[in-house]
Amino acid sequence: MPEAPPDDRAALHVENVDVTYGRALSALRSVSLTVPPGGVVALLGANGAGKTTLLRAVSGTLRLHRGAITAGSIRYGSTALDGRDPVRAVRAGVVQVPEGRRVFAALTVEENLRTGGLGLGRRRPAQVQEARDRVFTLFPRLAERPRQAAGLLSGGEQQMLAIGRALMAAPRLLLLDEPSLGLAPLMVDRIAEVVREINTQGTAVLLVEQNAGMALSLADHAHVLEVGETRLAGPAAELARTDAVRRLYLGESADGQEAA
Ligand SMILES: Nc1ncnc2c1ncn2[C@@H]1O[C@H](COP(=O)(O)OP(=O)(O)OP(=O)(O)O)[C@@H](O)[C@H]1O
Repeated sequence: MPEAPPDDRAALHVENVDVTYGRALSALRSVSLTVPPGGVVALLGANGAGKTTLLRAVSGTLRLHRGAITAGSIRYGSTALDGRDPVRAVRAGVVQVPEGRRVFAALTVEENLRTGGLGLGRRRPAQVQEARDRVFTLFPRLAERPRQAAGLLSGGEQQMLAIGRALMAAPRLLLLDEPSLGLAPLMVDRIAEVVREINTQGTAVLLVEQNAGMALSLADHAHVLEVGETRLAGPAAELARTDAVRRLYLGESADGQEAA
């Protein structure tokens, strides 16, 4: 039976999910969240809170890291996601951009992009061309250097390429892990603009970010994880006004000033 095409109105539902690494290390406990179709949801939290783990559970890459979902469920539209099958997630329209801009350094920009649709099976050349045109329109800096080795790109350009490669799979839901990490402020602004543009074009986004200011400015809803559990959740604009988020994640002191 041919597979159903990805559903444009699908929502991601993570319900009471527990994740364990190896035999004992509990990384998430009873975490729930929803990303509505076309929505942007931010996931904040300190190092080790479990943000990347949640993205891995959704994208099906958890097993590659010796992790497993031990309770709860994840659904994207009508597709059940079990943390163990990245191809199933990609075919349903869910694609992750991993932390650390993992591009293939020895391959060119164009070759890296070509790896982006793998897992989707055979696609019409016109579909691939359309996806590539979209990436090059979004990232003119990549369009200017299609034959440059990815390892010679700047950090910001590599992040663009990592996002571009994910877009080659025409995702309905993009999972972004720390896209601003290690980038200069101007580049962070550019990445934020791009995320907004991708979302405006209809792709939902689940965004993990240490840069809480950026994440909250982009997101409709946000969740704060603390040591594997949800500490706060709600509309992004409301969370940005809470004392805890202002102090711990936006770098403000108790009197509302920016901390030195
Ligand atoms: N492959 C793994 N094997 C064992 N433990 C792991 C593995 N990956 C992550 N962990 C542990 O799971 C917990 C959650 O890690 P995770 O990377 O999800 O956090 P994070 O919020 O994304 O942190 P960061 O902001 O530092 O990336 C941590 O205690 C981490 O040490």
